[in-house]
Amino acid sequence: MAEPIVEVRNLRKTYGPKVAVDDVSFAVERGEIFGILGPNGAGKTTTVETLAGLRQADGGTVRVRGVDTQRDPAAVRDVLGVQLQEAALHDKITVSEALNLFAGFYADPADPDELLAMLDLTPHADRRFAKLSGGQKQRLSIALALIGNPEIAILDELTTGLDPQARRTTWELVERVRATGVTILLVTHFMEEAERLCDRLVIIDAGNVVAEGTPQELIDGLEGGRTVVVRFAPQDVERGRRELAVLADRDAEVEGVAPVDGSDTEIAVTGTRRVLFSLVPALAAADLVPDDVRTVTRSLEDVFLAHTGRAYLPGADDAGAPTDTTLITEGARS
Ligand SMILES: Nc1ncnc2c1ncn2[C@@H]1O[C@H](COP(=O)(O)OP(=O)(O)OP(=O)(O)O)[C@@H](O)[C@H]1O
Repeated sequence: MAEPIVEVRNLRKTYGPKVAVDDVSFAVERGEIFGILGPNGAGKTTTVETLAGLRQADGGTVRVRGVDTQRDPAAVRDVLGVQLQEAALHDKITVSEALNLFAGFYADPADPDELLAMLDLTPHADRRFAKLSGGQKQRLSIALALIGNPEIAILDELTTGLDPQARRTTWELVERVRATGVTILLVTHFMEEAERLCDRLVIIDAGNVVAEGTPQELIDGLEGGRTVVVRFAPQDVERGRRELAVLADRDAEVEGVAPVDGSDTEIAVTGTRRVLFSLVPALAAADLVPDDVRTVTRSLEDVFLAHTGRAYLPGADDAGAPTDTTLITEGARS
């Protein structure tokens, strides 16, 4: 396999008594979108700032294209494009002025007009920073991270504070950037974002890597445990609940039965991988024909739960409503 473009080994970083990064290792291959996913305070920003040579590590090594960034941060300055978490630009500067200003810092910058076009900013080129929407500011911050023609772009909490539509647009742009050959290191606390965008990722919690792989590998690697949601016609719900409770008592494959939050007609049945084999014959024997039966799709949230024993609570500013899955699994487990 080719040498990884980024390699972090046993990274440790403390701030006084606070251990921000305890022991983090991962390797990023050229051309991939690699995610660093974890709740607020997990140590994600500290990890990428250290790998960019912006902070001094207390232990471990960080290499970008084989260069130790702690020893020689200047050597990777033109290789890395770092997107600032909050763009620190003057209110009056226009989009195009900002890009041209930053272009001047590099020996071989990207073409500002091409970047504007790629990030759908051309119509806003003459707009002042203060007048941009949240999504436009984020797109400008991506453009600024790319202006030096970097091989690797670090995008930190790119879509925090954006509405769902702007978030989806930004995801498409990230894919567009990757298609140009840039390797992307994506820092995020949004599970859905990581699942949708990342080729591979690490999940970080309290300064440690708890899981690593492709989103699908991590989900497929979850042991046992399935949740099936059964929806009954209103007149059958009571009898359905009784029959399923009886089933849970007598059948080892069925572990729990609980109403689904926010629904009068759905019941979540949790159990082993074989729970469906028990459920369907029991419904048939009671002549209860459900309106719908669906298996709950497992997600990275379940991976986090499996590895940490805690539900994933990304942070107070998480704009996304809880997913269907969250509601059902919580209902079924309570
Ligand atoms: N300069 C600092 N001095 C002291 N503690 C810090 C400093 N920067 C970060 N920390 C602490 O280190 C821990 C890790 O912070 P870090 O910002 O790396 O996490 P994060 O996963 O990026 O979270 P967030 O998304 O909230 O930025 C947190 O507990 C944070 O409060």
